[in-house]
Amino acid sequence: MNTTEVKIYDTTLRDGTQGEGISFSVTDKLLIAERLDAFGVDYIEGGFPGSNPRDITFFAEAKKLKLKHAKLAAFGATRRAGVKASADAQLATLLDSGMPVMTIVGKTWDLHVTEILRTTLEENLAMIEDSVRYLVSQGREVIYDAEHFFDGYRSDPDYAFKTLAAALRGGASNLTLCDTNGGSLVNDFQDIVTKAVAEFGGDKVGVHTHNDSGLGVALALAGVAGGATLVQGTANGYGERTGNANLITVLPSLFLKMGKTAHCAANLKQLRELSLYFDELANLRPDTKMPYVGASAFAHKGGLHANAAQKVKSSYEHIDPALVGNHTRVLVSDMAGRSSVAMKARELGIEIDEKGPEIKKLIEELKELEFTGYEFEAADASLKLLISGSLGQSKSFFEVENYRVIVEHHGGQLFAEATVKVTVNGESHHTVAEATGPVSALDKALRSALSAAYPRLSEMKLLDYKVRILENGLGANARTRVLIESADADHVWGTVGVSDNIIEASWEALCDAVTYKLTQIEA
Ligand SMILES: CC(=O)SCCNC(=O)CCNC(=O)[C@H](O)C(C)(C)COP(=O)(O)OP(=O)(O)OC[C@H]1O[C@@H](n2cnc3c(N)ncnc32)[C@H](O)[C@@H]1OP(=O)(O)O
Ligand SMILES: CC(=O)C(=O)O
Repeated sequence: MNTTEVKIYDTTLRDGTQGEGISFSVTDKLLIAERLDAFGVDYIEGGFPGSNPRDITFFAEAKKLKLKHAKLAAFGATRRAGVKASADAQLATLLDSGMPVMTIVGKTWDLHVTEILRTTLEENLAMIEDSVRYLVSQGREVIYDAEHFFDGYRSDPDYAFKTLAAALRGGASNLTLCDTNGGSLVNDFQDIVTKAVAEFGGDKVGVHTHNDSGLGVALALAGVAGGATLVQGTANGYGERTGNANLITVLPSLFLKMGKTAHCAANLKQLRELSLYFDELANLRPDTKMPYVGASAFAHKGGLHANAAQKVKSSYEHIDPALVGNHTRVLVSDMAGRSSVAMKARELGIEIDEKGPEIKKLIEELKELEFTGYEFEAADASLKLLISGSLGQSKSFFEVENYRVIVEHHGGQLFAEATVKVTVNGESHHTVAEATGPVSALDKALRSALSAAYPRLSEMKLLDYKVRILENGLGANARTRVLIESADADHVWGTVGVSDNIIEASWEALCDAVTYKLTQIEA
């Protein structure tokens, strides 16, 4: 292994699932293992077979996976005190997993040895060495996770090193120093890693960090700067308490900024997609602010930023977003200037002269709308309609004559009935539709009224509906902003409506959603 190469050890399927709200089925775990392998991580820790039947089943199924590069690791602890390693039930379960790599956690911190395990310091060293030696004798690669290494080192550095030496004597391929409680600060952490590297060799030292001080990623990088050559972490930082080092942030920092490389470095462009895939399986909303890959990671809102980024991209972007599969976005708001509006228009497929009179009028209109409660950041489709309208390029697909919606509570059930009358090409269409909620009833009635003229509207559906009450304190008279997300097979688009009345705000966002789809059909 050359000095710039780092091994990437993913523990999403074990430590990641120790995070609150994270649970993967066996099928999810198998899909994730295959995806991580395709991405190119070196180790995939699949679970704790001594813990639960799900992980045992996972390993039974995982044996059938045809992984291209990654080694699957099963996780467990050192033998119990006073029990021979060969007679320890939990080590037997680990071996039964049939995995080529066994990662075992052992105690470093004297406090944990005497107060938690309630054994002697000598017996703990024997537990570590015996357990590693036994698993190695069974033909497995053993990675030793030194639990609470940093707290242990601060309490008794000699003893902390003795635990690592015991694992090494047993035959461990790697000594991973764990900041189990996540409380370390960067300089002290790096200093301790550097000492361990000097004692045991960088090729033997790894780091496993947690985010309890908001430094999970920083500590992992400090570990590598201190000479460690294996990094443990999880996708999107899932994990116990505040999570583990987020590999989605660690990897680009290592490869693009620290001159390190790893097998997966060639696939860095898949990073955003990988992060979204994990959130999808974990059933979590992607964090738009996630460094490198989040939707906001390269989103420019300030007009001055957009102006500069247009001239020299790197002036407000720390890397080229394409390197991690992300892209630049321009957000248009009341902080926009000519450059942001022109860039945004271009992104939406509309050319506008940055120095011309139209843009001035458009910016004034935008700022006035934002002042009255509109927000276009999540409503690109409404923004596109607004820009084309302002440039005199919009087309009227239908005119609304009237609409009405009633909500009735009847026999313990709620019904909504909407009536919509529209004119298309001079012809009036009048429809009625029912649904459980008023917005859904209006949506059905509107699309049904337009269906004869525009049958392809059946391709679209409403995905999400969000309401925000503006001007806090005004109670029922406050203005309401509605954001609607719609989709067809190829696109997702957002529209916005604002009114003193929630139904009118919803209707406005609905009409924009339908009009946008019609413009796409015509394009
Ligand atoms: C830092 C980490 O993330 S380590 C991984 C933590 N992950 C988990 O705990 C999730 C999976 N855990 C489990 O399913 C269960 O806790 C099990 C199956 C591992 C153990 O369950 P139980 O046998 O019922 O024990 P319980 O969880 O109450 O307590 C842990 C026992 O393991 C012992 N133990 C803890 N760490 C170690 C170790 N490194 N080596 C040996 N024994 C250990 C403790 O001393 C305690 O035994 P004791 O009460 O006799 O002293
Ligand atoms: C092993 C592990 O997960 C830890 O010490 O945090």
